Amino acid sequence: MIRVEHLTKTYGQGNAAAYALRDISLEIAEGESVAVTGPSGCGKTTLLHVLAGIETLDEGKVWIGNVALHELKEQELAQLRLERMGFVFQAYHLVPVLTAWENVSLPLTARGFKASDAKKQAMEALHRVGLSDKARRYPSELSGGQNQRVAIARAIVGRPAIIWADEPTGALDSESAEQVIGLLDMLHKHDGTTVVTVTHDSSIAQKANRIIRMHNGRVLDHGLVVQ
Ligand SMILES: Nc1ncnc2c1ncn2[C@@H]1O[C@H](COP(=O)(O)OP(=O)(O)OP(=O)(O)O)[C@@H](O)[C@H]1O
Repeated sequence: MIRVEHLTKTYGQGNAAAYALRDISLEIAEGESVAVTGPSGCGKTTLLHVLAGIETLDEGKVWIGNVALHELKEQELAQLRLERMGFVFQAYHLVPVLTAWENVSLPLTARGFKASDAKKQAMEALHRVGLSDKARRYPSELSGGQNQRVAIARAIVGRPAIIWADEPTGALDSESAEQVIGLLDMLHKHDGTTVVTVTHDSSIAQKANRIIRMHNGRVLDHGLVVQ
């Protein structure tokens, strides 16, 4: 369960301070798939970053399960991200000098897994996204859609409880976007992973259990739960 109470976030200080998030309260159930939508600049990415502990909040409280995110130090946040969360961004963020296999292994080696175990699990994750045969390719040798599937493999290799996806299909053609949407949907339906996706893409939003609509730093609509 993700629980947010009266979350506020501003950028800048004094007269230059601008609200990115204003008094947001919401809940996301374990295993739920939620899409966050709204016009450009309304605070979607900021919300995702604060909930994932990438950015700090100014006021309010955020719990991930029974962990109070707002009380954690940077080091503890980093550990929480590594062990319980996976990330998929529009720009993939793969390491260019590492192969697909090595990129996917990274979250596990960072957690201290033996290299051989990390590589074995990375291979399984690549298999799940349909890229077993591309394991030794570098990002520059793969298409955008394939790179995004490598990024998804990296996000799921540590079996996270939550996947945060920020415009995961934003840079993809429609066929690759379909594959990525299908994979995120499978993680939610098959693995029971909580998936929170910031998106302008209505086909992603339609697949979610719930659509949270934002406007000007506020939640306009929490959406009806679709079973
Ligand atoms: N690092 C920053 N410094 C200052 N202002 C910022 C920063 N990041 C975001 N903002 C501002 O906060 C507000 C919310 O931005 P955010 O990126 O969360 O919106 P968004 O809904 O994700 O937009 P988009 O759909 O265009 O990605 C915007 O007004 C933006 O200009």
